[in-house]
Amino acid sequence: MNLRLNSEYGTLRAVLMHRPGKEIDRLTPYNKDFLLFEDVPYLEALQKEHDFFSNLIKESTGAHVYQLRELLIRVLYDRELLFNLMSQALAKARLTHWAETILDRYSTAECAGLLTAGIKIHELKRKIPKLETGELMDSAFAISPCPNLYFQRDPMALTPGGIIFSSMKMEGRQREADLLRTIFENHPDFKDHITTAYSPVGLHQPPSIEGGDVIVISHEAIAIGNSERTDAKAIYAAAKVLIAEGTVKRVYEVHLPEKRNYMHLDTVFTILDENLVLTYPDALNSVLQTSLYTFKDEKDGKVNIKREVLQESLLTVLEREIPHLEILHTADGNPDYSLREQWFDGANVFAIGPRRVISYNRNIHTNRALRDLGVEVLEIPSSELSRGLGGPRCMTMPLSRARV
Ligand SMILES: NC(=[NH2+])NCCC[C@H](N)C(=O)O
Repeated sequence: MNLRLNSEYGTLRAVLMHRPGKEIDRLTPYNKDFLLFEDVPYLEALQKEHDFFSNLIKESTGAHVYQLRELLIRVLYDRELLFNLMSQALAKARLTHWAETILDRYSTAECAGLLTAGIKIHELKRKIPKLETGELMDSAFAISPCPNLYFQRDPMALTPGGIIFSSMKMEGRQREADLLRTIFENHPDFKDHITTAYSPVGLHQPPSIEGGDVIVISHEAIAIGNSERTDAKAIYAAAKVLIAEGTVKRVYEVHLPEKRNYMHLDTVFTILDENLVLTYPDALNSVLQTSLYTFKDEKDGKVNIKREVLQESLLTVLEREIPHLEILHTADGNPDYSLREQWFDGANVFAIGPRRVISYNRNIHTNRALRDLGVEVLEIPSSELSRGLGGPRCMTMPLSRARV
């Protein structure tokens, strides 16, 4: 498997997902905003919806669906990796000195659970009664939970030039990126097949970049949202390494308004075929400004890139990049319905092949407009999944697609 992707819609062959688990039950009305949820989901129903989604992917494409938990347990058998991740996870609560004791008392699979669902002081004390907890409150987290882990799109991004490992803006999500990087750099199925295009490792206070902001436009062009979650500095750094690598020739920086329902570029548009884009009405025309990074020169073995601020809308840019571009607006452009459906990620469908998409069932007007255009729409239930404010594209990390 060559871990590069040259389209958003080539027939899916392998994808990574995470079946939500106990980390969801950690959400309360008090911590949900900090943990980036709109509400407190009902785990059992959420899992059923997620299972429906992953089964539908398997049945409709025959693609291999990797489960994060299984990959994680496999790499955690390496005690050093486990120790490092556990120490990092305990660092926020200043409890890194507990890492060794925890590794001695919990199995590898249990440790994977701790790293994803977090653990509270009183839960640790039940298992390790001798733990010196001093003044710590029983109800405090020794390790915080990762409820956004089922949004597998964000902790990294595959591009035609290799992988961008994310550095997450929100503190509550950084461990997700650490887990994914550890898996892809160490799991026997992947470690020899990755080209790292951009990695924040070793950088002091790295600028943030999240996978939901990265969209492959063509074999040689990608767009990255300059958004609530992704900083200009990270886009510049990623553009530089990608352009130096040579496959990607153009990196578009797309400025998004810092609003919750525009949090990533993929909340605004997705690409469904070689010439079909689904977007929130007018977003491509009015809201977005773009800059373009390209190769400038090479001096002393170092590639320099140049940045131009484009005087044209993203629509014009896409029209140039995608011949015969067809644009479909969510809810067919109806202002009230598209506003409602944008809130539930109407533009964020997951393409499993050219003009074949998986979409939330609740976005009825968008689904109808897609079908009217001849797109095959497979629907998934969404009452609980949507409470995390992410859609089908956000929940998937495609690892292999047929080349287009
Ligand atoms: N690629 C995306 N649009 N991801 C959506 C992520 C939603 C998640 N609750 C967050 O706020 O971070």
